[in-house]
Amino acid sequence: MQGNTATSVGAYSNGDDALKAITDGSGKPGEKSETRHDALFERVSARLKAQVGQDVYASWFGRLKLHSHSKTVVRLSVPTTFLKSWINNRYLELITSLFQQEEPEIMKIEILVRTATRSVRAGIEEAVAAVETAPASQARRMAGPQTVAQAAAGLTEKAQQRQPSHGPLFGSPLDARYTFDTFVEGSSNRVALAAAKTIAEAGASAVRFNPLFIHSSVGLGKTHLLQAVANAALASARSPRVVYLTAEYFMWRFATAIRDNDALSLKETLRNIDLLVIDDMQFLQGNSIQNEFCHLLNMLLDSAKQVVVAADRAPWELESLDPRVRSRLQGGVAIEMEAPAYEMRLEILKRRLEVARLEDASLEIPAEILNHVARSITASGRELEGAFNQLLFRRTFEPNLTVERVDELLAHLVGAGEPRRVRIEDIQRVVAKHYNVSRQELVSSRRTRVVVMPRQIAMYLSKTLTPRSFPEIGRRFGGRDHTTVLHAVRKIEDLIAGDTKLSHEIELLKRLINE
Ligand SMILES: Nc1ncnc2c1ncn2[C@@H]1O[C@H](COP(=O)(O)OP(=O)(O)OP(=O)(O)O)[C@@H](O)[C@H]1O
Repeated sequence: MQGNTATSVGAYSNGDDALKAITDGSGKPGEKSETRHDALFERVSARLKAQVGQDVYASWFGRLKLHSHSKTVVRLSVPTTFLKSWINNRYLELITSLFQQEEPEIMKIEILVRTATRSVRAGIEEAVAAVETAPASQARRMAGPQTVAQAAAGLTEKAQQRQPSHGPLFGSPLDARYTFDTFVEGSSNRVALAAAKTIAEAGASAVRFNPLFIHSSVGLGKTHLLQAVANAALASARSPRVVYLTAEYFMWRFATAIRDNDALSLKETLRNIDLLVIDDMQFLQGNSIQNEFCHLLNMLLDSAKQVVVAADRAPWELESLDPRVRSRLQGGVAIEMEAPAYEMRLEILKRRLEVARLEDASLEIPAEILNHVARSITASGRELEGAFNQLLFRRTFEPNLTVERVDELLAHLVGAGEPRRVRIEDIQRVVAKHYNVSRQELVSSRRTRVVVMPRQIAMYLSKTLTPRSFPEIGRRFGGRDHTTVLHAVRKIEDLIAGDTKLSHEIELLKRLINE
């Protein structure tokens, strides 16, 4: 953290701030208070470094400067909006308490963004720092599970291709690698990809489906696709105003705005956007926040602005959501993405290899190994990336990896997306045998008592023992509607609660299925 005397006002956009910086503290301009404030800043910096550790400190606070200091308010500055929100989000409390330990009159710490032009290099350094120090889930959001060098390479390449003059208005950071070009198409995501491209190219006025709701189980590319929509829309000639947010960021942003009496200006900003992209919708919580979200959604949809949402389940399954929000989300089109087939998995691995070769042209992974990984890692894009990174890493020490060795190395990833590795077919087979009906009858349209109950039990077990969604289960049971599955699951849950015999029978079936 470098000290910045209050006299270097040229970097600040706000003249009042600069003036205050000179005349702060005792109310008199002069070297004395500057030196005292610099010394205070240095002491707090040292304590912060001791608390968070050298690495985290260098990543997040290396470019933090003292901006100004009044009796009760200390203003610090950073070069980018992203750094500001990151520090505000995660470290503001800590920094405030460190300042207060030094000077108890201090009430508030504010983080400002310096107006200096942001270099591409700064963006890369920041992304790299973020990947190195962020917790796994956050780092994934920003750079995916690629190596840090790859993340930087991706950004450099992108920056060379185009240096957008504008980004999203505000919100969670966009990963420049998440584009339509890097998104591998397959039968499991074709419809979702086509819808996403149409929106990015045409905008809301030309599109009939609004909101677009993409859902899938974890790691199947929702974030990648949503960010590709935002990145492509931003690069388009229409120059729409785009906001990409995770639901968690939305909650945090609104909560801070309400706390700072700034909700009106936040709403004003959101009112003027053309495209709202919201990820991880399942995490939206809290009555007042949902209320705000509902207003925003209504306002955007009613004025024909496009909204794109992703979640780990369909809109009708988002039971924690306010019914008004749920109903508005159901008013558009919901598209599910499924697990990638073998060809698609292989293509994802090949693309990863191409990117890695940009860094190291001598890199070779034999086709036999890639095919084998694509065959064994069936769960999701995320596990595939994890597997690929393992291969890259191991290659350095073990240049001649065999298929057997790869199996050992990746054992923890095989079947990782489906922890119980139970298939719906297995459930149908076991339930059919137990109740002495055929599997065909279970998936048929027959509605006789003898088959209805076993079918409902099989649906219930499919929901509880596999990560499959209601519509997916419905499709596996003779193309039934998701509401039929929902009804079956609720009915069996109710019955189990009051019927010990049935509850034991279901436990027995679970054991048989897991055998
Ligand atoms: N079709 C695809 N083409 C290329 N990469 C993909 C594809 N699907 C997934 N991936 C990669 O797999 C990783 C996980 O994808 P992503 O984070 O988008 O999944 P997600 O569905 O948002 O997961 P979660 O539900 O956990 O948020 C990403 O690095 C992404 O680039």
